[in-house]
Amino acid sequence: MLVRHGVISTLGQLTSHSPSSSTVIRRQQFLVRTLCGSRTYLPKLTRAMSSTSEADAESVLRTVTPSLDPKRHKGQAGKIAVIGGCREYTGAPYFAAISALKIGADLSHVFCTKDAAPVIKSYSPELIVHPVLEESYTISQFSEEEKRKVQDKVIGEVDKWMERFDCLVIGPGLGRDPFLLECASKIMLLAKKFNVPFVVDGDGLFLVTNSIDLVNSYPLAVLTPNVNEYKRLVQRVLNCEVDEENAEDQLRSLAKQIGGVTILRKGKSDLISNGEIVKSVSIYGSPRRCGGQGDILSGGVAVFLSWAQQLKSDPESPSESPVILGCIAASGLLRKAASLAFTKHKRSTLTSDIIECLGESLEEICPAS
Ligand SMILES: NC(=O)C1=CN([C@@H]2O[C@H](COP(=O)(O)OP(=O)(O)OC[C@H]3O[C@@H](n4cnc5c(N)ncnc54)[C@H](O)[C@@H]3O)[C@@H](O)[C@H]2O)[C@@H](O)CC1
Ligand SMILES: Nc1ncnc2c1ncn2[C@@H]1O[C@H](COP(=O)(O)OP(=O)(O)OP(=O)(O)O)[C@@H](O)[C@H]1O
Ligand SMILES: [Mg+2]
Repeated sequence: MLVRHGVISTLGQLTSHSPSSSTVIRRQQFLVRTLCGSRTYLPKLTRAMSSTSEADAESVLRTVTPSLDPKRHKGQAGKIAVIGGCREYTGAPYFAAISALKIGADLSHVFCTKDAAPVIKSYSPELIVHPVLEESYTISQFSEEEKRKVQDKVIGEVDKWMERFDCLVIGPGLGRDPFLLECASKIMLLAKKFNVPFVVDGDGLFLVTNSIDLVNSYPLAVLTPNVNEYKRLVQRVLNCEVDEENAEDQLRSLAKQIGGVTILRKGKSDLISNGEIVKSVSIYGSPRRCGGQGDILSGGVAVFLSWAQQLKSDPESPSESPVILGCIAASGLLRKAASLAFTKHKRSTLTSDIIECLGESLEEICPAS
């Protein structure tokens, strides 16, 4: 039994199977639950979420965050992988991966280019960094056949690990190199094959906007567009401009049009929809718009989504899909941490300051003991 904040979870079957069989069962159950919703509900939470489109993010955070049970082993609180990091960007994948750890995941991997890897490793020894991705300039002399072999090698390196991950974050600091993006699209196909959820952010959204089939109808995909990324998605998929007057309806239509993927539209209020419901998270927040806050959010969604899927075996689990719960929790926590960092640092608040406030913010909402 796993005692949660306000929720008792039965995780017996997870520990009684071998890791691989339990992983397979967990993923299948998660997929079913995400597709169908749960039959039961947690009255307080459901009331909080259905009475208004503003989600009770603190209540969701308390529900999905697991307690620190001494019986649990390394890995059970989440294994996250970030696909991103190239010659240009090393900050974004670092922010996403370290945020996952600071929130409470056990392991955080980064799959990046060979150039980016030593830089990202030097930021933190906590991250497991795989220098496996290639950019076009490193293979410009290669024939088409040789390029295909390089691509197969890249995918093979990710494939070895895929089954172990609870969630991927694809795109922070990935860049827009065509060869890199092609590899990222193959990684998405691989994740779908293993029913591994993934969050698409940053340049991953650039890729998906131009190849919507990569995520279409995959219920375990979360898109986290910022203002520019959302505009491009709306133009490409709905063939119109962003309509602020009918923001919720338009978001619902967009998510529906992409086959029920979940979209977290970032902004003054974060809006979340899977094509059926729309929830907003408006609590806390900060007036500072320093780059990197979206990266924290993407790492956070990956962790909370992984935790929310563990609620599935709980007969009292919330009726909302784990994907929606993960988005609400991550948004609420990021906004609280940003607000706390701003009270301390004012105009000089940076993304690193917000990351430092993640633990304190979560602690205030659901204390570790
Ligand atoms: N410290 C870091 O390493 C950070 C890296 N970041 C990464 O930076 C990358 C870009 O993210 P942004 O949030 O800036 O993306 P945006 O799409 O919001 O903006 C990128 C900029 O490029 C322009 N642009 C738009 N379409 C373009 C196109 N087709 N080709 C080239 N440029 C275009 C936009 O006008 C904008 O000025 C992502 O990989 C993101 O993850 C950000 O997360 C911020 C922090
Ligand atoms: N106008 C705003 N007012 C208040 N909060 C905002 C506003 N815009 C964004 N946010 C908050 O900042 C978070 C990150 O959103 P942002 O638009 O900065 O993402 P991003 O551009 O992808 O960031 P990054 O620089 O990491 O790529 C959102 O989840 C939201 O909570
Ligand atoms: Mg971003």
